[in-house]
Amino acid sequence: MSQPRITFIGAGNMAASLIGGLRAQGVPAERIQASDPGAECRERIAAEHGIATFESNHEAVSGADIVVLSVKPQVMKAVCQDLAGSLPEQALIVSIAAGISCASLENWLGPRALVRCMPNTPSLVRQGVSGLYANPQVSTEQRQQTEQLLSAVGLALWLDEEVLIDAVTAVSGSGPAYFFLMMQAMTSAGEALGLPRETAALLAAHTALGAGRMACESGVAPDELRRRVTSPNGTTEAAIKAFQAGGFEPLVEQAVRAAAQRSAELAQQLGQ
Ligand SMILES: NC(=O)C1=CN([C@@H]2O[C@H](COP(=O)(O)OP(=O)(O)OC[C@H]3O[C@@H](n4cnc5c(N)ncnc54)[C@H](O)[C@@H]3O)[C@@H](O)[C@H]2O)C=CC1
Ligand SMILES: O=C(O)[C@@H]1CCC=N1
Repeated sequence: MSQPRITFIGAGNMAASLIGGLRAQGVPAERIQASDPGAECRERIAAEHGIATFESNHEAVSGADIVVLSVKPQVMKAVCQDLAGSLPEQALIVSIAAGISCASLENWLGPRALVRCMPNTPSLVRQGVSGLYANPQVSTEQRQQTEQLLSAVGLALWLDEEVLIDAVTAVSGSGPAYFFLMMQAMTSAGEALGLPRETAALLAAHTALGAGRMACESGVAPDELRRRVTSPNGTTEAAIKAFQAGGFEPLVEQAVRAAAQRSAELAQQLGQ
């Protein structure tokens, strides 16, 4: 597969993590470029990754095989409408914006090959996971190229239906925040039991890291991993009973559904 030329429109956090991942995989700096109105942003990304940067989105997309739209959802319409006439005809468009549908992108850009994806912030440490949806115009080679792009920062999973992006957003897009909330709560609980706050925070974060690695690497299902920690009549059982008495599982479902609903609402609001 030939190495595509990739342009990032918007050089913020998510773009920086993807560019870092591509460079770490050995993608030459000459194949990557980025545009951003912020001079500081451009200087930082150019210095860190040795790539060319542009103030003008139009200049940045010239000759691109893949254009990654990595601006905030609220500015996506203006960015697309402004860029529509300058995009190379055969270029694949990859949008990482939350709540922006392929239909909206096609309204603003015209009919073309589009991949919509939802990564997450652990991409910053190459431990991300993303859901990807390709419209029918996307070729097999473009699918492989998109997979290479997203798998540079973690696991990339294809979806058959675009509507499932709302569910991905609710589970893994927003998901890091759920685990951070859990860590905060465990830290405060540990502190209430007498641990120094810093010690409690390290215990909570490293427990999350270890549990996550076991769930990803052991090939054993989480319910079995949980069973193995839970001695009959022991401490874990006491904690799990308290969680369940407080409605933990239905509460998690309610929270994840609220995020999915908000993702769908945003698509309605921002897609006009
Ligand atoms: N932060 C998160 O957890 C996740 C974010 N996303 C999506 O990623 C996208 C980017 O998010 P972040 O990197 O967190 O935001 P960010 O604010 O760090 O980056 C956006 C960049 O776009 C630039 N920008 C603004 N107007 C522009 C224009 N007209 N042309 C070119 N660049 C412009 C800004 O200067 C900024 O550097 C968003 O659409 C968001 O929905 C997706 C998954 C997770
Ligand atoms: O909270 C949000 O809307 C974005 C989408 C996924 C993570 N952050």
